[in-house]
Amino acid sequence: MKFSANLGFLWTELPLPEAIHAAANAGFAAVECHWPYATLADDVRAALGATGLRMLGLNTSRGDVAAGENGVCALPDHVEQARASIDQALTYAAATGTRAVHIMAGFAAGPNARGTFIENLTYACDNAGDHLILIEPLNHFDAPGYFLSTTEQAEAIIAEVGHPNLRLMFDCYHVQIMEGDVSRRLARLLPIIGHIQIAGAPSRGRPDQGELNYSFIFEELTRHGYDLPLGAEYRPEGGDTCASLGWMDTLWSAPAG
Ligand SMILES: O=C(O)C(=O)[C@@H](O)CO
Ligand SMILES: [Mg+2]
Repeated sequence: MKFSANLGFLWTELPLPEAIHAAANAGFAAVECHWPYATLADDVRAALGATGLRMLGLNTSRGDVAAGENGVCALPDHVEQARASIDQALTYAAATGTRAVHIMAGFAAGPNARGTFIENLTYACDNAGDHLILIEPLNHFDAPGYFLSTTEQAEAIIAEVGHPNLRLMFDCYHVQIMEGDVSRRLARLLPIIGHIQIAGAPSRGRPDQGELNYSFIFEELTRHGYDLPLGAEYRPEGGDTCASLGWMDTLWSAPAG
């Protein structure tokens, strides 16, 4: 199993290029981030080039954070901002060789929100080139009122958009909280999954703590032939990422031979 360091949660005390170097030194196979826009894409590309790591994903902007926005792409009265956030994310992804862009839906509900999200996702896919477009259900406790909260809802939207670039970001932590049955759900949804993330549940601490048995999940994923890096998107205790990394050895030892 390979892992991707989510630099939205790991090494957050470091500037993004330095965090990329820290992830490489710690043995991660890739990195991913949340909102890299305050950092010059050239600086991120240089750090990726120097370390040989790929950036697997970044998010469209949250919008007006002070006003409590968490993405705008399902907000019927924000279509212009949504398209601008998609353009910004795709431009940054192109400049840094980032694999996927996660389209943040925002706080919204109802048929108009769904229709707006589908139109914006279609726009994103039509302009994505080689990049994957991801959507991610978030749990009701961390993101109450967020438009997308279950894999069932995401699966229906992916089918309706019907574009090969559009995939599910399966965050085991959110799925465990909202729906459970994680390993069976993972296996069934693998054909539409574009990225998998991990964290302990329900705390969002390190993956070797809490109610999810990741050793088992890793074995299952390996059995299904899944070999892409899993995104380590957890909050290290006390903010000390290096001290939190023991799980990388204890949860997974590569099969012999
Ligand atoms: O919160 C998560 O889980 C994520 O993966 C973020 O990208 C969304 O904010
Ligand atoms: Mg996630």
